[in-house]
Amino acid sequence: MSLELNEVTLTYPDGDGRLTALDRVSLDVPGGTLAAVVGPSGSGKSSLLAVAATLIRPDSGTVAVDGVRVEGAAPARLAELRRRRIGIVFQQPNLLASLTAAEQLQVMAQIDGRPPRKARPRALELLEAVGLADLADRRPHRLSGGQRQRVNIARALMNDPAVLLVDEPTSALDHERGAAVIDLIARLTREQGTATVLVTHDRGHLDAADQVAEVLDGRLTAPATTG
Ligand SMILES: Nc1ncnc2c1ncn2[C@@H]1O[C@H](COP(=O)(O)OP(=O)(O)OP(=O)(O)O)[C@@H](O)[C@H]1O
Repeated sequence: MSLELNEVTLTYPDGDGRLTALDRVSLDVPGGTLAAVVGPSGSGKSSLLAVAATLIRPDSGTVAVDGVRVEGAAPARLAELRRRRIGIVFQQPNLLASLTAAEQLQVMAQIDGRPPRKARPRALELLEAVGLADLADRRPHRLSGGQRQRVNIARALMNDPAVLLVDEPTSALDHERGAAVIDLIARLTREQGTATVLVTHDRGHLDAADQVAEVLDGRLTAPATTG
C-alpha cells in the first residue's frame, strides 16, 4: 500500500494565462505512514488531494496509487481504483440523514456491488475502532460533531483502502476534539496500514505525523520525518 506523486504539475485556466496550483510536486507515502501537508489558504493543498484522489488529472508528472499508475488509465478503471483503493475524508462529514451510523458504512459496500447486510460485521468493527460501538444504530442528528466526523473516518475505511486522503478533518471541531480525531487517524493509519495524507493549516496537529511537508505557492518542501 502506498501513494507516490512524482513531479506533478497542475495548472488551472486563469484569464488569458494559466495559474500553477502545483509545481513539480513529489510525495512518497508508504503504507502505515501518516504524511501531513501544511500550508496557507490557496497554497495548493486541496489541489494536491484532488490529484492524489485521481479526481483531477495533472498537466504532467505521475501518480501511483497502491502501485497502479493513474496516467492513461481508462475512466472506468479510475472509478474502480477510487472505489476500492482510495478512502477520502472530506471536511464536512456529509452523512445521510436517514441512515444509522452502521448503515452509512454498509452503503459503501453496496456502492461496491456487495450486499450491505454482509458488510455489517465489518461496519461494526470499524465503528468500534473509532470508539462508537455503542452508537451504531444512531442517526446523524443524534450524534455530536466529533462523533459524526468519526463515522466519516470509519466510512472512508470501509472498503479497506490502500490510500487514505483527509482534508482538514478538524475544521468544525474544538481543539480537544480536533486533536482526538488526528490521534485517531494516526492510530488507524498504523492499524490498517494505509498510506495517509492529512491536509491541515493547523500546525498544532503535526506531532502525530510521520512526515510533514509544507506547501507554498504550489511548491512542496521535501518532507521532514518527525519523531
Ligand atoms: N477550479 C479552479 N479553477 C481555477 N483556479 C483554481 C481552482 N481551484 C483552485 N484554484 C486556485 O489554485 C490555487 C490553489 O488552490 P487550492 O484550493 O488547492 O489551495 P488550498 O491550499 O487547498 O486552499 P484552502 O486552504 O483555502 O482550501 C489557488 O490560487 C486557487 O485560487
